[in-house]
Amino acid sequence: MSIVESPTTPDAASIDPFDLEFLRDPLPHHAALRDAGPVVRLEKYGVYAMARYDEVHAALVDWQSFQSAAGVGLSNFRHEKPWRPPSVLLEADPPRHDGPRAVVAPLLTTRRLRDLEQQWRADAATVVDAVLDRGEEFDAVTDLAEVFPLRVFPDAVGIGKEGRENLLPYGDFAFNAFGPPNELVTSAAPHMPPVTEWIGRQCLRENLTEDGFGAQIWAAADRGEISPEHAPMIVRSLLTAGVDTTVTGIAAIVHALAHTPGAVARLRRDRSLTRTAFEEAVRLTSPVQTFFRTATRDLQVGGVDIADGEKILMFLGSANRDPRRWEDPDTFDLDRDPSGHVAFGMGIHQCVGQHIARLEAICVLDALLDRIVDIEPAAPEQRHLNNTLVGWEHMPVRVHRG
Ligand code: HEM
Ligand SMILES: O=C(O)c1ccc(-n2ccnc2)cc1
Repeated sequence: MSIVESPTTPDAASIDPFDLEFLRDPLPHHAALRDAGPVVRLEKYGVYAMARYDEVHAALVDWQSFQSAAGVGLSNFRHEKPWRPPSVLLEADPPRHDGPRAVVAPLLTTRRLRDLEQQWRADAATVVDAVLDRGEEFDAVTDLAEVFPLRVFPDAVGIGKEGRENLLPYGDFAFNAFGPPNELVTSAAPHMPPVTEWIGRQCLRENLTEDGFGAQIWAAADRGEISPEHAPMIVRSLLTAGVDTTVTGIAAIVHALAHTPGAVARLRRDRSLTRTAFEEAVRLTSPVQTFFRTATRDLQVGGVDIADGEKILMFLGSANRDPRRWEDPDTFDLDRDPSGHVAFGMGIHQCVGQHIARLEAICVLDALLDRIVDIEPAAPEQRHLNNTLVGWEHMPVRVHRG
């Protein structure tokens, strides 16, 4: 008698996490990977998958055994040439990682961002007013989530006004490039040279305003805290990560409110919950779904042998919905304590931009809560497909102004 695989529980070893069908609806595949064991070898790419919270968390905090310097994408820098010079933050381990991290982290703390908060709250009010002036139905992605980050972040970095339409496509390509050269990469690659060239130019000292994050990174080079050739690379990191991720962060909180009856009313009654609401939203919809690590020695995880040099794919989004760690994991719950989620990673590489992402989302959220009493889906949403990020192309919503 042949064993009939039900379509929703494919054999985990044959799962392709970069197949478009997987990317369109990853949840059943995450469950299959979690249930198959603490570590699963994915045959198609010859890499190891970790989809449970405990193993992902353990790998994130053990940079000595699970390195980033061989690349945090599928490509293994031990054998392959990176498509661009490796990031001195994301794709570096200590000690090479230490200087850049010590320069960037202090620039992006909640205290340093207080100078920006008043302006960002005013910008959020302007953007939300403009959207609501056009009526009670709008697209939460194209009218809001994509508009606000592009309005505030490039100015905060200090880049020029021209060509900012390159930022989303560049970030989208960079996040696709962490995966295999599938059609998401090959369809965009021919258009990238002028975009990559524009990004490179924005990182040069002469093209940065004197009051932005970019200038502060160059000033650190002047002080000898980082080498001059690393300054533009660090600015490039901020430009790469700074927009596409926060677009999903904002869309994720709007999505959670639209699909959770009573959430808007609860937050209007208790604004102290807005930070929890953002953390719970990115736990539920982790904008960055996966990153790789490379084993630095022969390891054994959950009884599975992983040889030195092997690639390990950490499923952050899956870990954040692991029922072994989270009660009722698929529910947006404002009474949950979401701390410990791995949407921003954990350990020495934990996201330095998380306070920016959080502040952007809370500014937009508060502007909405000041103006609406409820929100609901207005039409089916459309997913945005990317090898690393989740997000939406469109999210039609209807609001009630009270
Ligand atoms: C919702 C938005 C965001 C999410 C979900 C996110 C997620 C992450 C994750 C998971 C990591 C860890 C990577 C690893 O362990 O390999 C990370 C690192 C990083 N993030 Fe973000 N990020 C977001 C926004 C941002 C923004 C806005 C910036 C820049 C302003 C940024 C800059 C960075 C940098 C430079 C690193 C590398 C840190 C290091 O290696 O020491 N991120 N982010
Ligand atoms: O240096 C780079 O290329 C680079 C650095 C950081 C990210 N990132 C991802 C999530 N938050 C930040 C992406 C790319």
